[in-house]
Amino acid sequence: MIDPSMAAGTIVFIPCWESGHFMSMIAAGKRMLDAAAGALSLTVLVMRAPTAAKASEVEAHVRREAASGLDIRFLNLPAVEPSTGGFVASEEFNFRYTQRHAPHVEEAIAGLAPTPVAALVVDLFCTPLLDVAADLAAVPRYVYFASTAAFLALMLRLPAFRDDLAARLKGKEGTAHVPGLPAVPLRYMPACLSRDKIGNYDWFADYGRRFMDARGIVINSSVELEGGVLDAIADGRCVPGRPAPAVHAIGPVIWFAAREQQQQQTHVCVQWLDAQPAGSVVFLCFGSKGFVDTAQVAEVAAGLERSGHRFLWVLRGPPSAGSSHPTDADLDAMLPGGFLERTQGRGLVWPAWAPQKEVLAHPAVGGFVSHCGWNSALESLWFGVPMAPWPLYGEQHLNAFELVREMGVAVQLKDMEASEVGYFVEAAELERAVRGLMGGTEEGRKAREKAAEMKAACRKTVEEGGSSHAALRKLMSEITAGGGAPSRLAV
Ligand SMILES: O=c1ccn([C@@H]2O[C@H](COP(=O)(O)OP(=O)(O)O[C@H]3O[C@H](CO)[C@@H](O)[C@H](O)[C@H]3O)[C@@H](O)[C@H]2O)c(=O)[nH]1
Repeated sequence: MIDPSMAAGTIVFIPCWESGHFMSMIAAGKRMLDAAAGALSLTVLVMRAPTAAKASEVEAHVRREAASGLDIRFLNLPAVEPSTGGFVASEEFNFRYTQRHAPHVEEAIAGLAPTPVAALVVDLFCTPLLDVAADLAAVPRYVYFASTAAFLALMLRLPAFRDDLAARLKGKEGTAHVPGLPAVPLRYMPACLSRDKIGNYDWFADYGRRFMDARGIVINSSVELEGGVLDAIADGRCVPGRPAPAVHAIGPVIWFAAREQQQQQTHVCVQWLDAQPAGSVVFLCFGSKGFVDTAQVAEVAAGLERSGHRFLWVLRGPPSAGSSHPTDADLDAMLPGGFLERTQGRGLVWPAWAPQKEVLAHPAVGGFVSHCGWNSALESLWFGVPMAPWPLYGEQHLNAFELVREMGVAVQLKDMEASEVGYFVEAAELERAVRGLMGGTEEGRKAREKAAEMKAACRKTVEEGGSSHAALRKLMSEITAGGGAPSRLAV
């Protein structure tokens, strides 16, 4: 292990406290460290999450990483008060809460001396911290974007697009234009923009505006995954009249904690999979926050039972007070009577956090019903597993559109364009999708082929000679060259 103080400089990361963002950013940091080959270290400034549940999740991630022996220094920032008298899951809350960390970030950065800061990289939701440390004006600043290029294109375009999109989404009919994609039916627009929350547009538009202030945007995507959209961003089609932002597509980056991975090989879920035939199991998991209510659980149970397929279902309980994160499920209370007995031997319902990557890597898994968080989608493609998208919140509907319509690696779970009942999935819909996904339809077989192709492409792109590998090299030489053009911020 290299002593961080011996490296020529350090890259300072400021991740957001949401697991899907935090883990993705650390994975990107590891990749950057690797490419720097000892020339740079990584310092992660850890904000205390606004709720106890989220804070303990972040602590667990940090503990795992700190034990991994990599050249990463984690510095905990002092806690700040929630700005509006308590945690409120809103963009406004996130923005103001993050902004209150600015003095602590400046202190932490000053404390790094004499180690020079080579670059500052902030999560997409931490842009209020992009312009800290005025005395480090020459330090290049980057945004790390843990989601798709399509969502980035939309956010970049949002300032100009706001009223139009807001008006259309109220009607919910028709299509929207995301640069680089074919017309997107409005029902596939991100849920974070579609619930008549007009205030949300302004916050998202503001984030989009701030991205333009950074020297570049590092994104967890690749030319192979989203070439058309990346071209559209590079052509300046998102923010006409201004120089196009520099986008470094270095993905897929996937978070593997070395020690954790070894432990997970003996996890109950993995042991159960060991006893199942190759490609026979459908896996259902809904990310770090996904949770469905009892009525929906009953439909899923019935759909799985009727499909006749083997399944591994990660079922979580409702979030505890003050948290948006699910708790461990009480299976007897949540599942329909007799379900576990009737499906014994061909199904496993797991009530807690599961080792998702090890599950997706397992040869027994043949399909993934996913909420389409971008990390989950990338992990699925990394292991060549076709998907059936069940988007729940955030930008996941737009991700589902790309996975089904653009990449062809997923089968439609629900006809969202025709849906009038929100995203409630009936047993028959799940049964049909699972049968198709597991190879029972032409659509499912094609998705399987495409997922296998994408697996090869994802691996190739991060190797020597691949486009993501080249993008990472370019980014790192920009950072190590130092003293180059700073961000466009006038700090
Ligand atoms: O039981 C579980 C559940 C999740 N995971 C892991 O947790 C991560 C979840 O990430 P993701 O699939 O991206 O879902 P979210 O946690 O919901 O991620 C948030 O962040 C993503 C990246 O910006 C967005 O795409 C999502 O919409 C947003 O909800 C993945 O690495 C999973 O492997 C597990 O290991 N076990």
